[in-house]
Amino acid sequence: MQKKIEASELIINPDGSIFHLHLKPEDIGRDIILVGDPGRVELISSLFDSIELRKANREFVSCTGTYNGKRLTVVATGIGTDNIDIVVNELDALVNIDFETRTVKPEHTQLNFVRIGTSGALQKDLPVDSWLLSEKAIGFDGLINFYARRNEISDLAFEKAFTDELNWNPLLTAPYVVDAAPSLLHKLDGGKVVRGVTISAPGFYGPQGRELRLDIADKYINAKITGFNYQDYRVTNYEMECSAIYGLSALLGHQAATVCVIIANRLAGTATKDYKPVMKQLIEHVVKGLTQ
Ligand SMILES: O=P(O)(O)O[C@H]1O[C@H](CO)[C@@H](O)[C@H]1O
Ligand SMILES: O=c1cc[nH]c(=O)[nH]1
Repeated sequence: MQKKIEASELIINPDGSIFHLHLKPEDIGRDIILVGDPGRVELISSLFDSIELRKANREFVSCTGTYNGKRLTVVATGIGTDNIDIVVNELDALVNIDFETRTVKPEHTQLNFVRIGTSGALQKDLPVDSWLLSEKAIGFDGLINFYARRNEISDLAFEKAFTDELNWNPLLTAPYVVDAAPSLLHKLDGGKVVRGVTISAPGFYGPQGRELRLDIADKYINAKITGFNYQDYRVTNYEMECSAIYGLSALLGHQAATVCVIIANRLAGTATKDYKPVMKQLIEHVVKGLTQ
């Protein structure tokens, strides 16, 4: 018999929606765009042919509608992999757990997650306003280490080469490395897209090697990351969510990819003047790719 998931483990609101997202099982499509910035939900949904619903609770703003006749859901995650733990687990629960019986459904439903974000480049040849599609994500955040089977979904050889090269500080959480879904990478290719390997950091400043008034523990960490090479892969950029989206999707049986606008080049010391027009072009590229 299927194990019943207790009320404390899966919190369902009085209206039948899930605890943080305030969405009900019937509210979401199978193709889901994740964005950090809640304001980006409006930008994406302004392209939809029709809007079915809008919901908002805390930073978790969402919208379901159609584009090119296909149902799409957009969810704002806010910043950080801790929020991704909430968003991906709750979206998975909406399709794979029966809210009446509180048991896992016998039939698994697969979701496609595409994150559209902003990011900082770690290579000279990736200028601001370019687009970066993450073939692999490296998690500096540690989230996936809390789950069983983490070694089954992490590229352990890459992980070892990376931690050896960086002389990994044992005070930091162990990094994990997860691939994007090839089918989604294929759909998102084209236009200005460049492929790369993305680090998701548990902070914008110290964890990405930025020094304002505080010194960082390892002054050379970004130089070592930029110089790292493994089987023709180089590390291209920093952001703050991709690794957890890839890791949880791999563990839960979903597909995931991330594409970002580069808004800062850390080597050149440059930042975008206004990334909004480029973000709009990238959004159009993604919704077209997802609905073709
Ligand atoms: O623009 P979003 O999607 O929020 O992505 C990036 O921007 C935020 C930091 O400024 C982090 O969430 C980072 O991942
Ligand atoms: O440098 C950057 C730019 C955007 N988002 C990040 O997390 N880092």
